[in-house]
Amino acid sequence: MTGATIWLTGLPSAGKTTIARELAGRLRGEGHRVEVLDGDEIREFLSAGLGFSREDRHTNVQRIGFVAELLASNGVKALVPVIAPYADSREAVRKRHQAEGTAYLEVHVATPVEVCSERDVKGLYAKQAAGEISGLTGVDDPYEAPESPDLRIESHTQTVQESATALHTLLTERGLA
Ligand SMILES: Nc1ncnc2c1ncn2[C@@H]1O[C@H](COP(=O)(O)OS(=O)(=O)O)[C@@H](OP(=O)(O)O)[C@H]1O
Ligand SMILES: Nc1ncnc2c1ncn2[C@@H]1O[C@H](COP(=O)(O)OP(=O)(O)O)[C@@H](O)[C@H]1O
Repeated sequence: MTGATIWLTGLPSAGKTTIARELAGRLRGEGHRVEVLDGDEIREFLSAGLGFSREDRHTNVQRIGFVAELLASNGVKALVPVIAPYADSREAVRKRHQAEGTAYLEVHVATPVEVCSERDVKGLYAKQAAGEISGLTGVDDPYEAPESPDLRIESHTQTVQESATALHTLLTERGLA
């Protein structure tokens, strides 16, 4: 089976993990080999010790991109729900895939910050507002939105199932599902 990296970029609480897990379930049901490289898990193991400076986020994204490419080049659908706020970091990951001839799709989970901060799955927006943390992506830290992603998902206007279906349709169109 053809592997691919599907990178879901977007703000905290945008819906990246939820959509990735929904899609993973569907793909597994169809017989695909799938790995979800969850940002929080990666930061516990592969990127232990890294913080949220520009440099550390870049390093984190390059490490994840490296592992995703290895998986994808071995027939796995690597789903990556990781913020990846900087365009040049994402571009480097895309170029690495291109160089290796491995499929790479960029998906922007484009949920507005107002909706994300309302969802606030991990309480980070509240902590930032209370002055307990700073450097929160999309609030007081940069998020460079992709200019031409392979797909833009407006998660605030649709259900999780609809979002996952849109992504699954893209994979089918590209001959990947
Ligand atoms: N300051 C700050 N900014 C953004 N995110 C923060 C921050 N502090 C902790 N977190 C939590 O860490 C998760 C982001 O890690 P990532 O590895 O996805 O981010 S990055 O690409 O390296 O920027 C992210 O997970 P998601 O909410 O799933 O996106 C946050 O829960
Ligand atoms: N269409 C949608 N797609 C994804 N998540 C959605 C959608 N609509 C509502 N949600 C909710 O938004 C929240 C997103 O959280 P999560 O997936 O952890 O975000 P992220 O991984 O981007 O930080 C979940 O509680 C999810 O149920």
